[in-house]
Amino acid sequence: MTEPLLEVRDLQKYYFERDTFVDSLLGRERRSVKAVDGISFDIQPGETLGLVGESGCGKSTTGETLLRLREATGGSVRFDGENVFEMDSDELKAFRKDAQIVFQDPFSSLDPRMTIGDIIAEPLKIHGIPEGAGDQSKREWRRDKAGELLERVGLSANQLDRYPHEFSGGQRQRIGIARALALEPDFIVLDEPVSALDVSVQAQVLNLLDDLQDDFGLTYLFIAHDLSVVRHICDRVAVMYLGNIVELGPTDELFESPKHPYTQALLESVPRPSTAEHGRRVEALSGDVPSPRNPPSGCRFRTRCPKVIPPDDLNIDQATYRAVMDLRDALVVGDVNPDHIWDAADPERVDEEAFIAEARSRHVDAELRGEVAGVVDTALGHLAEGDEERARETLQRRFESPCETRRPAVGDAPHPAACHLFEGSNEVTVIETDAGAAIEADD
Ligand SMILES: Nc1ncnc2c1ncn2[C@@H]1O[C@H](COP(=O)(O)OP(=O)(O)OP(=O)(O)O)[C@@H](O)[C@H]1O
Repeated sequence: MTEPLLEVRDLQKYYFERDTFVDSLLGRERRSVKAVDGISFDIQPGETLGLVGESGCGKSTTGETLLRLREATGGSVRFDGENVFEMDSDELKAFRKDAQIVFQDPFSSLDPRMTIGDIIAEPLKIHGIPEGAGDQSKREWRRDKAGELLERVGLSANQLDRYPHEFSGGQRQRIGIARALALEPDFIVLDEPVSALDVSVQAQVLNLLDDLQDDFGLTYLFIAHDLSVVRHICDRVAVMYLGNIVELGPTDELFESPKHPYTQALLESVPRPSTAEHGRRVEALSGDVPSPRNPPSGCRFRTRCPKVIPPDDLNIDQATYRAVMDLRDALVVGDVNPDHIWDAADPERVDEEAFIAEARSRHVDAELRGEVAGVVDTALGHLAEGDEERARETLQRRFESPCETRRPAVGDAPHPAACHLFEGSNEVTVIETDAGAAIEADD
């Protein structure tokens, strides 16, 4: 196997939010947004790696941080064997020639006051290309080069003196691509390059990117939120969820036999070709993506996972366990309001059984029986008494999942999935033990 062009190891990017006045008065710690939290992958020369996931999972941050457009808070990136984060200014300048980015929005990424010719030639000017020759001939050389690039992306060299607003969305994206090609890079981060375009135009731009890759021997990181877009252009796909990579594999394999419950859910939400389901988005997952300010312990997907693993010694079916975990999560994030439950159940606030029945009907989407019903009712009893902490602890003690105490990461198999369901294989490595998950106190 050839050496990877890009090697990303444990890349981490936290954004630190500015302290408010009250925060500094109270000496509170700065809050961080864990946008990218320890991801690793390689990209081989000439390969296209897709990076997909829902909005906010950290895709753009990954692309921008590995290009050093943002400063990483941890990890390393090697490009052609060189550590990008340790490059001095000359090395960084050379890297900035070799590695480019195309942004999603062709409407805001081009300076409206510049002509297309100047936009495409600008990177050449910044890098002092061509060397030697007088100013006049340099300008002419750059203009010729911009014209050639414009032709290469399917526009015409006699459009060089026009302005961005004179072009359609698809044409502007072609201009953005021409600009990225000006310095003859080896690697391009394509950050949702077709998401803002009409479906009919998307295919044309994707075909162009494919052709350019063949002609110039380019390597791509292709960022998208929609799996269907990456299917035809990517060799391998990495799926991201809340700052982590949850699965990484060859494109066809990932589409035909997705391993991670999150990938499976994402694939189910891709519109199907059959008439009945055409255009329908299957809502495969309950709940919203948690905040990267305070991500769940252990596996970050566990708060929405339809396959979250119950404790070994608990006899419970999967749907009921998910329903109980949803109640737990709702209690943790403060989504259960005892006052509202009392108001509906018994405004006098004495009938605890009525409270429990009302709480169950609002917050537990399953029929509960036996031990499970007993523990849930005990917890809801604590809630009725105003002791939310004890309610949470009661549920945690009996229902704690292995998914919440240890964090999985993709292993070194050819198609790894970061899921405890694959423990014992090289698909997954457990990278962290979250302390403090166990509860000491007796109920
Ligand atoms: N400058 C910033 N300061 C603070 N938080 C940020 C900043 N930029 C991004 N974030 C947060 O980091 C997380 C990851 O954002 P990012 O844009 O990388 O995700 P994404 O997957 O590319 O989403 P999208 O497709 O919506 O762009 C989000 O929660 C976002 O709100």
